[in-house]
Amino acid sequence: MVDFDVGVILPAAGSGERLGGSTPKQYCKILDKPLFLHALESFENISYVRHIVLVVDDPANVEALLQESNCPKVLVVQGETTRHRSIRAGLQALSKLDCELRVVIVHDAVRPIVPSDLVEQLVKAANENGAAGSVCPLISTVLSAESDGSLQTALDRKSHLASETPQAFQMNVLLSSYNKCTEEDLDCGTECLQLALLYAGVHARLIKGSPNDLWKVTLHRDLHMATECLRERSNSVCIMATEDSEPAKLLSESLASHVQRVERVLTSNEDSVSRSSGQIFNNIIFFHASQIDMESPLLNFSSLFDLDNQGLIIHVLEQGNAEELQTMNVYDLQLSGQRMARQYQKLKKGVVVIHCLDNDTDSTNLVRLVTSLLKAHPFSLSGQTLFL
Ligand SMILES: C[C@](O)(CO)[C@H](O)COP(=O)(O)O
Repeated sequence: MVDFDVGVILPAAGSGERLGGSTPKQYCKILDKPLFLHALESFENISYVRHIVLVVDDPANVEALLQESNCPKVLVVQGETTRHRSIRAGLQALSKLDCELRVVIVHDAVRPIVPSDLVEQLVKAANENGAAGSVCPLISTVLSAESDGSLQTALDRKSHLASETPQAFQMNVLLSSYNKCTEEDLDCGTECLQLALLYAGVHARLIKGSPNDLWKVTLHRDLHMATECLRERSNSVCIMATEDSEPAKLLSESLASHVQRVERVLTSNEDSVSRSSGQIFNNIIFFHASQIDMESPLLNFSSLFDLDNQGLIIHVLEQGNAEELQTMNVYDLQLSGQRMARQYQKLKKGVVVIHCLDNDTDSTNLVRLVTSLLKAHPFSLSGQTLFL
């Protein structure tokens, strides 16, 4: 437990040169939010975090972007020309606030995943030791080069680590490090832990994090990874099916490692949700043993919908009655799927209907299809009727 107040500095004033394009990476939209907002909201949700300083290039623009989000702890501050100068500006703003912050966290706003258990370990370690940083094993060996570009030497990969954020510092350690450091440090340095070592004599404790969580958006390809990872993490899935539905069982097992939460609600009657746990979900998958009335508004299930988050309603017709389907017009089927999609758009839900055309449909294909649908933008395939 952390029983003292903690401040957070989120540097977000960079120009994002390595990513390219005209929009600095912190403003790129990921799942309908500017990238910086994902990390910011995670810190907003940590109870012992009292204030968050977001250091940006254009405070008026960011204030406008923040208007519709619920971020009561945030203070937006003008950034400067380099990383260290911006962090120092954030620290000065934090130190002027009317409260005693024992520990300050520094976290890059372009690292959208903030593991709360690691943050707590870092805060405790910094409180005891003065500073703590998160680290990951090196993925590639690091070389140093001669001035002519030829190899000088290769570092031993086992004895070096990649520095990541979040990092945590006692407030007075970070303040005195920035007060004492040189103009050269402020212009060329990249590592706060090094300032704490050089100017406060603190050997930061290094805490290993997971490379799956600790990465920052630097290159264009990272934007795709951020979208995929954040969507997987935010997805919760309710699977409604009868007990004997093997594909539903298989799907729920395989989704467990891909989404934040999956629950199978057993139904004896498709109109009933009496066995639901009371949790809400942004995605709902209905397994139907026979034809469904696609015009029905599904209101019986509205208590399951998480209306704050976008998601999908997927109808799977498990043993689609092929003969019955053959007599139906595919065009009409498609139209009723589209009508249902329009109906649910206001609830932030896309709708996809999957017909498994015969009893031998390979369940693994269904699992693959549903897994890809859940990773896509919920409205990108909404209204589609698919046949497996
Ligand atoms: C971990 C870090 O290298 C500083 O310690 C940091 O992530 C650097 O980020 P930047 O992209 O170079 O600002």
